[in-house]
Amino acid sequence: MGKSAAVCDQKTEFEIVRDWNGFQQVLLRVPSGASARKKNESFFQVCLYGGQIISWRNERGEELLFTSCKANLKPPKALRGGVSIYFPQFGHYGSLEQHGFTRNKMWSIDCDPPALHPNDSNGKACLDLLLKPLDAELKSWPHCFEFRLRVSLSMDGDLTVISRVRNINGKPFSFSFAYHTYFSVSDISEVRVEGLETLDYLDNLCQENVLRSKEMR
Ligand SMILES: O=P(O)(O)OC[C@H]1O[C@@H](O)[C@H](O)[C@@H](O)[C@@H]1O
Repeated sequence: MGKSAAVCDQKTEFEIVRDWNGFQQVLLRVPSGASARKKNESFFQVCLYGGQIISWRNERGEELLFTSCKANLKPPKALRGGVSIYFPQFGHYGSLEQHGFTRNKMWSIDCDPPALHPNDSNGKACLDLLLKPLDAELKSWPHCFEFRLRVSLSMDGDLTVISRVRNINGKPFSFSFAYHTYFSVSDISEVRVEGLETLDYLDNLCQENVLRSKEMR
């Protein structure tokens, strides 16, 4: 089914498909490179359940995200794979279930999102999603918010994710959020994470789970 979304600087065509559970997924394709030949295209696929990005392919057809073939979406459990959106809590650092609740909610397509700075959008095809809590959900986390998620893809196949959280009633609240990304890698022994050397961190594998500083390493 071809639909068009309100997008950054042009109309972008996207398709809505359903997985075997009947959950809607949005597929957005972008012709790549200057020639924009049809056979060269990158795309991403987002499941409206959880607002989860479950596939991101470059113009060579390579999948950049990992989802195990053993992973099944069985709500209320979230699917392990792709990019999960965690909000309003990361991990167990709060009173809610691990990683908060947004990964277990149905998001909607936002056809009229508030504008972003042009630098964040120009030349990209975008999909805007929106999550608003239902009244019943406010019992577990009594804060009025709107969460907007923009997923965009450039002609070079670069994926950008932007989150915007709006406080609806002006009463202050605090939150944390995360993009929990499962990358597809061909050889895990070759993977390095750089640029974190000077930061303090929490080690989830450590029983005490205390803040560790670089002096402790
Ligand atoms: O297992 P969940 O709740 O889907 O969370 C995903 C992962 O979240 C990470 O933060 C934890 O370190 C992992 O142990 C966990 O598997």
